[in-house]
Amino acid sequence: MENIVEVRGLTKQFKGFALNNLNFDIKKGFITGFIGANGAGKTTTIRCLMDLIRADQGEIRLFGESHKNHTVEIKERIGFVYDADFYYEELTIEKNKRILAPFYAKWDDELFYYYLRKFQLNTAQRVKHLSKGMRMKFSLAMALSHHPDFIVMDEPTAGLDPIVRRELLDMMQDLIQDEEKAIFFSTHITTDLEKIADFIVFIHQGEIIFQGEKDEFTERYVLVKGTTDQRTLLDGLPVIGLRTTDVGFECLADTAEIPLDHLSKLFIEKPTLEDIMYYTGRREFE
Ligand SMILES: Nc1ncnc2c1ncn2[C@@H]1O[C@H](COP(=O)(O)OP(=O)(O)OP(=O)(O)O)[C@@H](O)[C@H]1O
Repeated sequence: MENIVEVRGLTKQFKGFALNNLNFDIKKGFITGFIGANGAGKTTTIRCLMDLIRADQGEIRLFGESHKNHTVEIKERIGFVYDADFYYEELTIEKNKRILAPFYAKWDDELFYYYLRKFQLNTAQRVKHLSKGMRMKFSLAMALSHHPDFIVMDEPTAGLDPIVRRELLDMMQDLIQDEEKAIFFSTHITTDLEKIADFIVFIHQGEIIFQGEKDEFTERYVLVKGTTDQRTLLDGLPVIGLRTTDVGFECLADTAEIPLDHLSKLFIEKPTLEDIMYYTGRREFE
């Protein structure tokens, strides 16, 4: 499997927060979901990938090159779905396109108008009058119309109604069909990832906790439940996010740290992505 992106030792320090020595890859031909709680560092990481902010340390390679020497060529090959603030709010869709399209050598007007028709967007409409879903579609049309090899989206499905969201997910799957592109997107909507992601990168408090195949991720963890009397069976085990209920307890266990036979007397379930995020997030309260 070929890597479209390789991140090595990425470190970025802000007052009170740091991306700490991140290492991960994004594979060509696949959809990679980027998950983590609010403030975990997703947008900061994406901004480093896009060279919108400078990392303090580390190396980011896109298509085998670094921004330092090849930023123009790299950006030509990326379709970045910006949040709406990037566009000229007072101007129409058509005028925004006229200003931004010349930056891309492979800009394809025909494709742009195809997406506008598909998304039922009107070229004469001012960006400031677009609804949230329409903005996302406009941003997507702009990002896809220069034939990018790598598509990066920061929370593209947030705030979209279920129909538009489903359309967007279907589109992502269509785009990846030729196996030449890669998609990387952050989201809090873990069910979207359950539907379409092949790989997961999970960031927690500025550190990568997991990167790899989605199924490997969900299979690595188990949800553990037991009665109050059984609570002592957990003694000495590094379980995650232990939660006491009226009748017993629930927690998550990483089978890389706790072999399953240690939990054989307890009730075990397969967790969802959301379960893994929830219990991992509870770590701080323990
Ligand atoms: N320019 C900046 N200066 C100082 N701190 C910053 C800056 N940008 C981000 N941060 C801090 O970095 C941390 C991570 O923010 P980031 O936006 O990357 O998180 P996120 O995972 O995208 O969160 P969310 O899911 O809420 O969008 C936060 O504590 C934020 O306050």
